[in-house]
Amino acid sequence: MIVIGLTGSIGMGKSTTARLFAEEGVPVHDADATVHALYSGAAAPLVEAAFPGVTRDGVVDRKELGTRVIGKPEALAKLEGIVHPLVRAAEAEFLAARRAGGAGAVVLDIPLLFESGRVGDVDLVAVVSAGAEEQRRRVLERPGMTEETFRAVLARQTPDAEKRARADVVIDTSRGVEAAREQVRALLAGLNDRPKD
Ligand SMILES: CC(C)(COP(=O)(O)OP(=O)(O)OC[C@H]1O[C@@H](n2cnc3c(N)ncnc32)[C@H](O)[C@@H]1O)[C@@H](O)C(=O)NCCC(=O)NCCS
Ligand SMILES: Nc1ncnc2c1ncn2[C@@H]1O[C@H](COP(=O)(O)OP(=O)(O)OP(=O)(O)O)[C@@H](O)[C@H]1O
Repeated sequence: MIVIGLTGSIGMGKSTTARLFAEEGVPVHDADATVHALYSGAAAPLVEAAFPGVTRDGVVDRKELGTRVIGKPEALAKLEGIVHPLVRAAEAEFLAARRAGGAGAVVLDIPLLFESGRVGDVDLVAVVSAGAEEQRRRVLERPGMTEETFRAVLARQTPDAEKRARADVVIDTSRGVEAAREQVRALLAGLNDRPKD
């Protein structure tokens, strides 16, 4: 089974590209979605203990949590210390199940693949990119997003140019969804030419 690590900086099109893999029949594990699920389950009491007042009815309020950690490296590191081990455990469970099910390839969608030193956990690194201008346009279009928050998130992420340089494959999402779909198909077709392990 080939484990594809899908990553990319904020707004570069990771979630959209993950959906394209899923549409080709490739099982996808989404770290962001896992985090979101954990915030209404196992992680909620731990996060509340570390950041009192961020849960409502036992569920983490992400907007409130964001105001406590974005742009505050120490607080964010504390949050990551709680969340990342739980995400890795969920990924391990997903991989074991898909291996047992005989999947040929799977995708781990990991926003912080480089930042959290996860490159060695995957067989192939796919980076989504769209260029800085398009990224800025997409991100600032989001409700509630400010220039300051965008900068703070970017400051915590490995630069796009470095991600592209370290990628096995770059998926360009600046030319529309169908163009990205073609790139995903080409990547998957290319896997058949790789030596099996
Ligand atoms: C700060 C939080 C509460 C903000 O939630 P919100 O719903 O507003 O944003 P969302 O989760 O969709 O994140 C948007 C984007 O921000 C970036 N981002 C999120 N967490 C981080 C981080 N720890 N470091 C750098 N960038 C990050 C990613 O590009 C992500 O896709 C949330 O991002 C969070 O809980 N982050 C800590 C957990 C984490 O590290 N998640 C990243 C993947 S495991
Ligand atoms: N191939 C594409 N063609 C055109 N638009 C795209 C493409 N991929 C993504 N987009 C658009 O870019 C925006 C961001 O995409 P998406 O949510 O997939 O990014 P992301 O990298 O997962 O973001 P984040 O890291 O912030 O969660 C969305 O508005 C989406 O519609």
